[in-house]
Amino acid sequence: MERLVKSALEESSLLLKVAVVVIAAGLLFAAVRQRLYPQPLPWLPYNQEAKGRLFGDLPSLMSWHKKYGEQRKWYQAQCLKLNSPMVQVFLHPFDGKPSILLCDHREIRDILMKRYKEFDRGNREQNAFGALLPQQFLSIQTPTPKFKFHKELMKDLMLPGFLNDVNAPEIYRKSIALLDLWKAKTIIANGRPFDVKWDIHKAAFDIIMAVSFGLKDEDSCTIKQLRATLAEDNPRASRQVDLNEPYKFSSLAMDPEGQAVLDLTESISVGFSSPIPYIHSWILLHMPPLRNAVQVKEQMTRRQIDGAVAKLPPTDEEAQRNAKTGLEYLIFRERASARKSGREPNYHSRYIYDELFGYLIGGHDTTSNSLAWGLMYLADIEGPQKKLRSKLKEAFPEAAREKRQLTLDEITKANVPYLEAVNEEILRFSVVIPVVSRKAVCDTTILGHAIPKGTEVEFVFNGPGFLKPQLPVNNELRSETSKLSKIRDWARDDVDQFLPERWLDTDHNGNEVFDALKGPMMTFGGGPRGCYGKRLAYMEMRIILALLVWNFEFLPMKSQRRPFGLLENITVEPSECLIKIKTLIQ
Ligand code: HEM
Repeated sequence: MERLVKSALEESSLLLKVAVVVIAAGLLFAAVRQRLYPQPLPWLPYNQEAKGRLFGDLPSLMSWHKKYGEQRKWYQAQCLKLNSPMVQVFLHPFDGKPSILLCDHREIRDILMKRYKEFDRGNREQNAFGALLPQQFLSIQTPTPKFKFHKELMKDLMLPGFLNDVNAPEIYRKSIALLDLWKAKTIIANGRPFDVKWDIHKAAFDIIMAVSFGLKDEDSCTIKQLRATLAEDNPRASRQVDLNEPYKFSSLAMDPEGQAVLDLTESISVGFSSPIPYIHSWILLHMPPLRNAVQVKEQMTRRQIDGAVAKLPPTDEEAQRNAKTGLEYLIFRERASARKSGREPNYHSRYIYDELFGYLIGGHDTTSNSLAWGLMYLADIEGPQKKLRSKLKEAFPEAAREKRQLTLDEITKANVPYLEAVNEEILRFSVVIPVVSRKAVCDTTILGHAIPKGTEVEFVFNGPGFLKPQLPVNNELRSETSKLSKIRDWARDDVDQFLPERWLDTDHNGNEVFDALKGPMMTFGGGPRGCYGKRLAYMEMRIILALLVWNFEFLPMKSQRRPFGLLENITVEPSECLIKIKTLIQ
């Protein structure tokens, strides 16, 4: 009997052990599954097929990329597909947490501008830029002393004094060089279109190099290109051949430093398309071609800094008064900050190198691609270009009568609401950075849904509400500040059309006025982490646009080949920018 009991006890304890192991394994499996597989938040729509996949929505995003050659329209397509202004997606392999996509313009604006204490800079940008620019303020969280320090370091570069006294004349001078280049090319092309994408890009690059470091004419890419185009024996195109056939001009190679900046700028694009952005970028930057580009960039920055330090006047007042370039301001701010905190200035610190490079990157790719898209809209969409030219003639009657070039003073002082409206509509329509992110820094809610701390929220600027009809939202679910918003929806029937008039109003004296708050447009993001360079971008686009439309007529290419293909790098850029030009002012 005793033996029987003993053996039963042994058996049951074995069973118990097996049971414990099975339960533990089951729990472990459930925990791993919970961690690795998508775990949707309740009540928020998601793609059902993503739930059972370790890779969540990634396969869908990848097949979209394969089909359309881009990823950034996929985000808005999910809100449309699930018919909801807010959905959840799973884009990080082996991470069960969702990212939220938000397509409602009112809520987006409210979160970026009013609820920024609940939502800080997200992983998307940090992952994309962090490997190349770990010490640029884009990669730094907002409520930190470090962020404040970086903003202080960079603050002079967007102040009206520097913008008006240094940036505007440089923008004007470099734009005149671009006009000269296109006038020369137009004579050679003799009525045929040519691709101006790289010309615009190089002009924007000249501008940002000039305002960052100062740029002599002989180092300007546009002037070098003009000289090369004139020196090359480019035969004048025959009028007998197809006038729609693009004339192919050769593009002068950039010097090694310029090329290094462009290569490194382009390398950031993997940070926006790779499922493992930071690691992917880091590996690329340590492979020979980009490793070399990093070295060239470091040497260039060192040389420029040494030059600026050598010229730095002894007193801060003098240094501030005499500063003529972005770098000179940065150096002066570093010395002032060091003096204040009783330390030695560190002109070769990582943060100065990274802020300078961030300024170079932010300052040319965005503006040049917005302009390239804008030129194609103006060429092909009947109406706005002609109307803008006639508004410019009304604003500058003397220059029109004398058939002469506009001066910088005329452009900067004039009040031409239609010019602002065209500029704004180009920015709304081209939206070269269509998705930006924030991360919830506490448990919170959006449109009545609980959003756990740490959740990544992607704000989508190229879909419903901005370029497509708004998706319905129950207003009761909005935050209190969002309920107070006065921004109205665009009309459903013309939201997808290029219509500068949408930005115009009439004041109480019956005058036409530009109103930037007429409707939703978030091309620069918003709030404390909105675009740092917005003022420079507006100034640059306005001056270039006025000069281009004054000097040239851009002829439509509707019936011809206009692929409207795009490339995704840091920004969404046209694959080419074919323009047929007629010169109006010699
Ligand atoms: C048409 C031109 C431009 C467009 C469309 C554009 C767009 C944007 C967008 C969408 C963001 C993210 C905003 C957010 O997260 O809320 C951003 C951030 C930024 N932009 Fe721009 N940008 C332009 C021009 C410039 C220029 C000219 C510069 C500098 C010279 C610049 C420097 C920056 C920097 C440093 C940030 C990061 C700000 C931060 O993290 O606090 N951008 N820009």
